[in-house]
Amino acid sequence: MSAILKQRVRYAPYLNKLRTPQQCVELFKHGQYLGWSGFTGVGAPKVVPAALVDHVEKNNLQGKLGFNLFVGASAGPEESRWASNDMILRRTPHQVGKPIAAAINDGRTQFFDKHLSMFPQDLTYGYYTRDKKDNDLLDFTIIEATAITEDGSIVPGPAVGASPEMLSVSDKIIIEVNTKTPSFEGIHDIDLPVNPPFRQPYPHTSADYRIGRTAIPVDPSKVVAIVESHQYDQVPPNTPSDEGSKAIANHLIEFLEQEVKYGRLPENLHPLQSGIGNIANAVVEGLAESNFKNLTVWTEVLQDSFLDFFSSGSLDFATATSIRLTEEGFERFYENWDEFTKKLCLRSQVVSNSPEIIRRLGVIAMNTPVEVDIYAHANSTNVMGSRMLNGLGGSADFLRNAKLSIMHTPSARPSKTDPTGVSCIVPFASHVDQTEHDLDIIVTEQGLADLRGLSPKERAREIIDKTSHPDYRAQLTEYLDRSTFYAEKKKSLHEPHILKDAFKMHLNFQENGTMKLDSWDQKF
Ligand SMILES: CC(=O)SCCNC(=O)CCNC(=O)[C@H](O)C(C)(C)COP(=O)(O)OP(=O)(O)OC[C@H]1O[C@@H](n2cnc3c(N)ncnc32)[C@H](O)[C@@H]1OP(=O)(O)O
Repeated sequence: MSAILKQRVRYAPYLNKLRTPQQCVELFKHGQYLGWSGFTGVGAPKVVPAALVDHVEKNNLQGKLGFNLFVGASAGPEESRWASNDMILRRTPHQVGKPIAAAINDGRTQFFDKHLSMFPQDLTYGYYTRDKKDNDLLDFTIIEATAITEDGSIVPGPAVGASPEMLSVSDKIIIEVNTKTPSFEGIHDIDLPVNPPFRQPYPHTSADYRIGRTAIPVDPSKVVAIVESHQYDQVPPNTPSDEGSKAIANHLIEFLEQEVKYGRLPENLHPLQSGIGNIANAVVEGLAESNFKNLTVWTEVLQDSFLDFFSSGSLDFATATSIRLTEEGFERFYENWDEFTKKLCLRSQVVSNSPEIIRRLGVIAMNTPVEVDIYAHANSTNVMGSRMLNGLGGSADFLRNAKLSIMHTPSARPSKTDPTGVSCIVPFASHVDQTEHDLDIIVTEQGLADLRGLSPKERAREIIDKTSHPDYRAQLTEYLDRSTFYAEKKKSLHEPHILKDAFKMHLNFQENGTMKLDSWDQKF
């Protein structure tokens, strides 16, 4: 037992339950329901999942030792190894990484996509464990801690996620105490799950509001093992911003300046939510360099670009459920601990993504879709209506409830044979996650479409004219004109479509590798 472990675990009885990761393997059986801590690749357990997958690989147990796995959002590389070894029978509510996406799209893993604000409560309602024979909802929760308090409560690391809910419904708990990272004690603000009809309103009225609980209470009798872990989180490097994403950021900043000018936003805006990917990074970089001051952030995940945002002096406070930094980012974070942590709070995902709070604070939400259609329905998850990418995440929690709901996307993406073979503006979204009733602004490197108060037909012109790629503008305009002509005859002019043509751009992509049609009369 290392000296640092003894120092971090301030509840002595846990120390009698110390095991090696390998000694935990015998506790697990095929088909069990497991919760893992973590959110967006940080704060997940590492050494126990690694010992389990080593065991599967060594003994050729692929498909014979599999689990129903619940994590707040995505986990780290251990999840990828589990997916590659057929160890994930069922998974929700979000995932990131080629191996897990491949397992889902190959049909080896049953995945369902759920709003991140709703997943933890639905888990505690027993919705996902209806087929279990016993009364326990989860057989095990494996949680990463960076310290244990005197009463046995768990101080998480860089993510809170759904851990409070998982711990509350778990039969047994394994705690991985990570002694490689510093203790994160004091950074968190933990709300405990209370189900209706006893749930109370969330009192949060600002990004820096704290209820004051800094650790997650557990019933110590449920803790069956503690394990020491010496591993950092491993987050792949972020895609740097490029000319296109910088142009999107510039359009957005100009728009926000205009909203301030017209009195629809205060000078320091409202709390910002920012999604993942290189556009989100460019927007955060752009805001850090802009004239906006005293900004606040109410979001679900903070990435490396936020460190510059903090250092720029423009950001007064940021709150999220996870701080997903690269190794380099974490080093910078640890070196400047006091500077960053006084402006930061990590919360449960039911709070960071709470529709009630997002609406109360008037959050400005910004996320990247796969595609948006001309009437402003957006697909965040399934390429060509079918291939799952990462999942919905918290995009709809925010976009449905924000004061300003913004989707930013390149106007076109490359296909294998055509540098602009995929138009991100399409006649009909091949899968819908965000609806026309939720989105206010669509922005691409071409420009910004302000959809507030517009009818569907007006919206379609605005989206095509302002945001579509020049390679597709005439083609999309022709679709809209033909649909309008057709709908006029049918007296169905509210949201004109010609259903037999609506997916022709997608069909052409699947058959010919580009969404550019020879003609709308083309047959498939
Ligand atoms: C935890 C959270 O919830 S954070 C909050 C917000 N969360 C979300 O919005 C969740 C859903 N959104 C996402 O996951 C991302 O924003 C994405 C994937 C939709 C876009 O992110 P980007 O960084 O722009 O994605 P990226 O350029 O890496 O593309 C990802 C893949 O999607 C493919 N893709 C994206 N758009 C399209 C499209 N319109 N048609 C075909 N393929 C597409 C890309 O080709 C790429 O495929 P590959 O993995 O086979 O190479």
